Amino acid sequence: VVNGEDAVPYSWPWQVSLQYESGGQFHHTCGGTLIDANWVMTAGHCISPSRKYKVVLGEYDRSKEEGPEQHILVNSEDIYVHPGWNGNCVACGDDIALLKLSRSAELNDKVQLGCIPPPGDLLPNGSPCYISGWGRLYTGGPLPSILQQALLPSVDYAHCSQPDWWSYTVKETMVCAGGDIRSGCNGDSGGPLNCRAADGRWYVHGVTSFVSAWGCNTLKKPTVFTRVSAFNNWIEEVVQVD
Ligand SMILES: CC(C)C[C@H](NC(=O)C(F)(F)F)C(=O)N[N@@+](C)(CC(=O)Nc1ccc(C(C)C)cc1)Cc1ccccc1
Repeated sequence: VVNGEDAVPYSWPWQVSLQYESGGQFHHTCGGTLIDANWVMTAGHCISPSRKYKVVLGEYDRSKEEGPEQHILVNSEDIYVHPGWNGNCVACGDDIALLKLSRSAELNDKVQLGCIPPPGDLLPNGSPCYISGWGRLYTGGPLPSILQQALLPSVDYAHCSQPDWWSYTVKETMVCAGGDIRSGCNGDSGGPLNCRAADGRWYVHGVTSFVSAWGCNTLKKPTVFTRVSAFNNWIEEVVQVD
């Protein structure tokens, strides 16, 4: 997250750290959202077939074990990347995946479920949303230890698809947010875009997908998220049938 701030500890209790094993150690690669005691939602581009993954729930400072962390392995046969995802066509969308946990998460005040918006739900332009994650603090910069957040006002499709914004790259199955000096960055991928509804609840409207290759916080190139409310049926199908 570029130009964000330290999140209040455990204030995004559905935020997970998705980590893969390399050289006998696990490394943070993406964010994710706990949507069910057994399921984490992340981005399709976070998944590489040959890797071994675990999710860390109740994480805050990645540099130390503080107590509330739950480390849960994910079996490769329990990873469901959206069938439409194509790593050679990020602009095509469908950048979403579901991971079934090898054991149920233990829900408590620091580990909670994120709410999925109703099908087709669209954010009015300028809705106040927060991105959260352990992604780079600036383009090419370091990964923070402490969970970061930034207020990113949503940008509706009409604005986001303007020629000098994302033009044809952005699709209606995506959500844009930001576009000024604040943005997501590598390592925030797969994490949530948290937006507050009139009922006072936070809904996860987006899965962090991409930012400009010219720089994470490039003006008029807001962070682009997979629009969760375009995938309710697929999510239900995978979470039920498994
Ligand atoms: C792996 C890709 C598919 C998505 C990756 N996502 C992220 O970093 C995210 F923002 F989600 F945390 C990304 O944007 N990667 N970049 C490499 C940028 C990138 O790949 N962006 C991009 C933009 C558009 C498109 C398509 C839609 C034309 C593809 C990739 C990050 C970056 C940003 C600034 C400077 C250097 C690197």
